[in-house]
Amino acid sequence: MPELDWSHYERASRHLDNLTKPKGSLGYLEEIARRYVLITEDHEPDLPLKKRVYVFAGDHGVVEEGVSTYPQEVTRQMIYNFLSGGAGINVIARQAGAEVFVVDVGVAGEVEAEGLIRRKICYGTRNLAKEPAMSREEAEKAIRVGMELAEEAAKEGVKLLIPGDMGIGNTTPSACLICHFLREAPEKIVGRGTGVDDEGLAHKIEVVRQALTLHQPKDPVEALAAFGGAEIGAITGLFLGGARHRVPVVVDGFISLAGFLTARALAPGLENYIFCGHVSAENGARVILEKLKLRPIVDLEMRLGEGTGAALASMIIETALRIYREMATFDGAGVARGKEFEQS
Ligand SMILES: Cc1cc2ncn([C@H]3O[C@H](COP(=O)(O)O)[C@@H](O)[C@H]3O)c2cc1C
Ligand SMILES: O=C(O)c1cccnc1
Repeated sequence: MPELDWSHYERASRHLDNLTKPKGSLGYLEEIARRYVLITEDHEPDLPLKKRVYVFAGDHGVVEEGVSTYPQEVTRQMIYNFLSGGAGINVIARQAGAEVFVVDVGVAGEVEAEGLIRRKICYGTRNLAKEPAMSREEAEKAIRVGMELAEEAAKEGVKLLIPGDMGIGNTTPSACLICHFLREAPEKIVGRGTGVDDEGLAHKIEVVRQALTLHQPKDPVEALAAFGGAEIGAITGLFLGGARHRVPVVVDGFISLAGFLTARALAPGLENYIFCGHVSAENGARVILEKLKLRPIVDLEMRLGEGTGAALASMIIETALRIYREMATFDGAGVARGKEFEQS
């Protein structure tokens, strides 16, 4: 990761204080603008921002344990839905003016569809309850897919990256990774995913508990390999690649958090290169954000994934930058400064 030069943050703060408003009165929007400038070192970002969503799709062997309420085919069916523009992420991305790219990193079986980016590293993972979901090599390849796409996006002028996920069963490996990296108990982290009932939730917690006992990964890549899956690995890589190229990545929900934690374990300090888009309603999400001291931009009880929460938050990030660029200064608009300027 390139080093952050905090003088850009301070310069951005001074600029924000000179805008025609009481100091700090735009609250967290001001921090978002400062953070964007710190990461990108761009004090005059072009608006609207070029924003891109990558929806990474993969399947999970652990579905044979009955951890999801939906059948595995839905992963593939949703790919067609993404490509024809009908999924939740397509609608929010249209509103946000973000492009949506769909990437097959690990869907079970071959998917033939126009517009689909084929970067397969496996055909579904193995069952994490019984064996490592992926080999170390597969895990590394998945990370590389995300890193390469982040680099490609940076070269094409993308200024904000949004990781999305599609993979029936993926809240289970996500919960495993989160418990592993944060040393939290499964009952605090495991949630209902697509909507398992009480009995299903108890079973899912048990599956995660057993997997955490079965696998004792020694490093972050081994953890990703043990629990899976391909789309989480690609999201991990997108965070790393975004940071490397100074393109902020917006954390989405529960699955995105698992990818973020994996990336952060590989690259300590990564939290300064990202935005936390929202807090998912999935059980453990709030616990994670509190532990990491990450403040979500929106909090709307969403629990869909696909990048939806992050895409929604991208509109607020963009608003913060428009304020930064377009609001008049006290001097420019001939507005008198208040007493608060005498004190500092
Ligand atoms: C129609 C549909 C669209 C989705 N879009 C995202 N997810 C989300 O739900 C799944 C994770 O939940 P679980 O672990 O319980 O299977 C993932 O595919 C995730 O992206 C969806 C799920 C469904 C059913
Ligand atoms: O928070 C998420 O991203 C999420 C939660 C439940 C199911 N799918 C996704």
